[in-house]
Amino acid sequence: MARARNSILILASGSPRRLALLEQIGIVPDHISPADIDETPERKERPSAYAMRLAREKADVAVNRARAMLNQRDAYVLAADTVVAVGRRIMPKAESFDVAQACLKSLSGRNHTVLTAVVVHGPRGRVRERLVETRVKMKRLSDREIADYLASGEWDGKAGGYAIQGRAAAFVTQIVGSYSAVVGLPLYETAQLLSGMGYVSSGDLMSEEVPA
Ligand SMILES: Cc1cn([C@H]2C[C@H](O)[C@@H](COP(=O)(O)OP(=O)(O)OP(=O)(O)O)O2)c(=O)[nH]c1=O
Repeated sequence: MARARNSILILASGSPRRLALLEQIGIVPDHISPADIDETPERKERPSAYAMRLAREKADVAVNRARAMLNQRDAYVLAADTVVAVGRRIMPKAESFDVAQACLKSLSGRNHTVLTAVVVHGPRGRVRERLVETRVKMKRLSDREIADYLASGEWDGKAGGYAIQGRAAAFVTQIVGSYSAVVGLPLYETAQLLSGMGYVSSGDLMSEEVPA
């Protein structure tokens, strides 16, 4: 029987979390190709449209880069974007102490939504997308809790100024949706998208090769 060849996967992300999440399900990208795009929301842009637009733009940058390399024309390209929103209000990605502080004050004692958009480009120009919405409830945070969290530095570069995979887990009273999507990549949906497009990871091939 002809053996399937493993596919080439390009992860269009510089996020160590996304790489670690993929590895958790046995997918190791062949190349990392982060896309530096303008992340300014458009006027009145809805959080879901914003997350999807940014994921598409990141994927497009990596696809164009891959096309320039002849041997990677048939590669799979995976990009994602995670946005925290309170109602229709897009919370910024915390790049400074002040922004992180403002985010935490806004999220304290309320429900918010985490939207993660995933875009996969496959061979022959095929594109598939998913938007995963997760509801997260945070307890009311005291000034002391906010100050201690800010001192930890874990907010740096995180949408909404917190990371559920770290100390902020102690603030989350409820989550409805996908935990991995909050961290940055919805694993169930990503696995479905990739396998539905015919992606075969080298890990799958290795398990096939185990002698009977
Ligand atoms: C809400 C939340 C976000 N995040 C992270 C996931 C994303 O890395 C980041 C949101 O920023 P993104 O713009 O989605 O991603 P990024 O800039 O880190 O990486 P790239 O664009 O290269 O793929 O916030 C957590 O790690 N934990 C959380 O609980």
